Amino acid sequence: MLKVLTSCRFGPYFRRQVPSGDIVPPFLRGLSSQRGQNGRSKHFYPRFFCSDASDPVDSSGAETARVESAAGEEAVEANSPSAIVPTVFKPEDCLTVIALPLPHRPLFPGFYMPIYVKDPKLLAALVESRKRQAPYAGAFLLKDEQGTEGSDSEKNIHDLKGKDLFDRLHEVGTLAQITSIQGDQIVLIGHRRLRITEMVSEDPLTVKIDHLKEKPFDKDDDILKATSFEVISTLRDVLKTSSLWRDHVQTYTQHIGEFTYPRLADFGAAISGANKLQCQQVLEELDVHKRLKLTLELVKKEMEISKIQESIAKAIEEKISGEQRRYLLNEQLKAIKKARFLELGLETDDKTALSAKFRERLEPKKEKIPSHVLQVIEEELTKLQLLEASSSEFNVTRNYLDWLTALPWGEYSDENFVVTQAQKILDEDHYGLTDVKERILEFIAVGKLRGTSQGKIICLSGPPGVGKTSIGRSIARALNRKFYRFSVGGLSDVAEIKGHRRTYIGAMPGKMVQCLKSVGTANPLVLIDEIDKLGRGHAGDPASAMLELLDPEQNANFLDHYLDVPIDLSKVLFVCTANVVEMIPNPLLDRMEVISIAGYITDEKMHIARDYLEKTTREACGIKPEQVEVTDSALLALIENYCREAGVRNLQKQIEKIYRKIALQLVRQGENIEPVVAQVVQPDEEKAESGTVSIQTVEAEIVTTVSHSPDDQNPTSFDRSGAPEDTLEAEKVQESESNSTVEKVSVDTSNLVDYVGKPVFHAERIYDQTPVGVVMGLAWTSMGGSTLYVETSLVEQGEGKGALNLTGQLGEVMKESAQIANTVARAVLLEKDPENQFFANSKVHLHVPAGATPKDGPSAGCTMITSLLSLSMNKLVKKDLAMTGEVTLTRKILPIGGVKEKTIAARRSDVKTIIFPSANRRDFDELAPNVKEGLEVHFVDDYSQIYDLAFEDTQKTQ
Ligand SMILES: Nc1ncnc2c1ncn2[C@@H]1O[C@H](COP(=O)(O)OP(=O)(O)OP(=O)(O)O)[C@@H](O)[C@H]1O
Repeated sequence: MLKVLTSCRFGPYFRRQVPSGDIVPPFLRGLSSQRGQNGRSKHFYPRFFCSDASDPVDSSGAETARVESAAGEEAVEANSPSAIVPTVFKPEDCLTVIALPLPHRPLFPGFYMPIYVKDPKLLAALVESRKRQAPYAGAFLLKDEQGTEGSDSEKNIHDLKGKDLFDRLHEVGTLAQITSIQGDQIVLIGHRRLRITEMVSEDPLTVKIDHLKEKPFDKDDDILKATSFEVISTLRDVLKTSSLWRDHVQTYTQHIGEFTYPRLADFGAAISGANKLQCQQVLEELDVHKRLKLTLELVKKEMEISKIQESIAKAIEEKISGEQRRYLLNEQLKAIKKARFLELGLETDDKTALSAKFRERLEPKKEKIPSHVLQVIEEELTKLQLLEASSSEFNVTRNYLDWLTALPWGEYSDENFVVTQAQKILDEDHYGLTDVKERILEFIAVGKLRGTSQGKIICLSGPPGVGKTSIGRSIARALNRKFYRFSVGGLSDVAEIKGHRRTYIGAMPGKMVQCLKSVGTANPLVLIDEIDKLGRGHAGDPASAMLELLDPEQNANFLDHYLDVPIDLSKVLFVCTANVVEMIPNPLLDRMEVISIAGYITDEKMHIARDYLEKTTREACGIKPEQVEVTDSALLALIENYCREAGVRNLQKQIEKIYRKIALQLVRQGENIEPVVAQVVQPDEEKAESGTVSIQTVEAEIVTTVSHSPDDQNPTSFDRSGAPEDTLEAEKVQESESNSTVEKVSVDTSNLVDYVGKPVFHAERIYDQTPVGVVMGLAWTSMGGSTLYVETSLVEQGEGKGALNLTGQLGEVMKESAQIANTVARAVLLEKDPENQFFANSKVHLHVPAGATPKDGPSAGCTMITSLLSLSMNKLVKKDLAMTGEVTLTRKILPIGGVKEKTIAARRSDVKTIIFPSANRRDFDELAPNVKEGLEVHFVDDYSQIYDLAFEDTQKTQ
């Protein structure tokens, strides 16, 4: 028999023909076919197991029902439809049944339910009833005990008997067919609704029952239809999400009987997760519409739950998949990194390896590291373990640890306290510089007596190229300290000295920490170059930061911003260099021991050039001493005409120039001889054939050269007699080649121009004998001392035309000085020659060459007065005289600076007589004898003394 479902609600689903007795609701069909038939295990009973048993009362209203029985078999496979044998029975036959208590849920018609029966009497009665072919019982839900909702244990239920059990049973239950009994497990199939009317016997509990029928309903009622469709639709929705339901439905669709509204209501309620009382309510409801409504409520609720379940599942799935993805990516990254590291020949970079590396680095110096630093390191190591390796914080911590562990905590180089050895090293590197050397030797001596050396600040001041930087390096060598140099010229960022805070990206520690890391000892010699050119600073004051760094009182606990732990710099020897001491900030200067290096006189330069510069340059160019000769006269000419500045850097450059040219010359000579040498090694026969007088001459020359070779005197050369002939020949070629370059190159005054070009430096001395109105003064510059002329000339004369013009880029002080000189000169002239009205009637021009060089300072005062007087009196000043000194309006001579530089400059210009202020006598006396040599020096207090010295024995010019 085929039935056709006639509803358009689900479109194509409702026109499908399905076998009678197995009507599958359209919403379930797809699922059934998808799931297939195979998943069922023989002995598996789900809690609710749908049967295809239909209630004939519901479907046809007849008094007979189509039920299945096990036909006397002991154990019938409940899930095997073929095992069920239909039997026809009258309901009246079943008016008294054994009451079975159901603890958890009521049994709905059409559903299987396995239960356990522990009571042997009850079990025996059930087995007996099956044998009598009336395998039916009444299944009734057990009421909760008052106040103990849902807390009945299985044991309590089995203990219930007789009247007690009767009182606890819900009135409405289900007529249940016993399909199988296996041990104490009984499988029931629900059929129709029952109501208990009275108790018949107590043990086992047997009750009288009424069979219940649904109230009559109109199948075509729209509301009923709508409600049932809504139930179906909701079920469909739930089925989409809940896999639990799908299992129920799958089983149900295989055994489902005739589809009716009451069955739909029962199905929905049975498979919903509603609690037992709600299910019991559905069971008790005989009005089909009301029952459907109740079911709809339950399935709607179920749908809500299933939605929540879905979202929970989704969220958890996302979380898990996110975590898994991250885990996988991390693993991949690690694997890639590992491969890369292996490729680079490095160990793994994981945190443990990193920590181990730091600890390994730390181990040898652990004892020497201050405890507070160790504590910080330990804290950072712990932090490193906790941080994510890809985080920026991790990198900051790693770099920080790298610096902390790399510093030479308590590591000192063994200092040299042997004075003679130190002196030897200092002399080896530099000529002269006695002051500096003495100071270093004193420092060593103190260190030796104290047992430890102290950190000190020495400041070497002087013009460029006098060896300030190179003596610093030499001091480090003499003291056996590591050397580190950093220039602070133009430094304006305090962070360069004190480091950046670690919070900044790319933060670095300051120069001092970098120094300690790079030298690897805590007592290096640090040369701070160009300290007089320290910048002004835009963020903080670099001079103050330098103060903290250099001050021996503070630097034992120097705090670098990056390192953030104090470091001890008290053992560091600081050597600063400056060109102009006056430019060093006062608080810094105050803490320094200034040693000035004034510059070199010609004689000193000769020594430096001959013994140091020439030697190092020759070695640098790969020239042997016997290959070159630079005569004394050439060197002197070089110094006098090319390198007249205070230092020797330019001299060094010129010497390098000479030696480079010599090297080229030697190589060219060697290359020119080469083809000739090739002819010499030709086989004898060839030589005999082509032998000419000229070739023989060359051969003879080469043989002569070779015989002069030191190798020939070497007795081991006899041992080589047995060597193969071609080897000897090759060696001969090599020897000949090298010896061919041994020709000596000589540089003297005649060919000096070929090497260094025309003299670039013209003599400072413009006049052999200064003319009237011209006087030589002495000046000091940051490049050393120099001579300068003060020239005065008459512009025009006429009564009342007295005036003074000034030129030569004079500064304010110098201009004032010229005004003073004018006044003093007038007064002196009035005194010496009252008749002379020169100043009153003459317009005078005063000029200080060279015009391109800015000049300032008061020390040319006396020179200006003398120049003006010379012009006014038309008298020459003494030959080879130079003077310096500030003059007051009352003609007093005040002291000046740079005595040594000025003296050296005067000597360079072949000055014979110098006039210095009396106050500078002490400075002059301190000069080395070789600097003072050959000079007639006068010290004066008053201008009248200069007048006498300058104009004595001089003639008026015509
Ligand atoms: N007394 C000396 N003996 C040997 N060599 C010297 C002497 N003085 C200077 N020199 C050489 O002169 C060159 C220049 O010296 P250095 O660079 O130290 O000058 P500096 O005073 O530091 O100049 P700056 O002020 O410009 O830095 C170096 O090669 C150095 O060896």
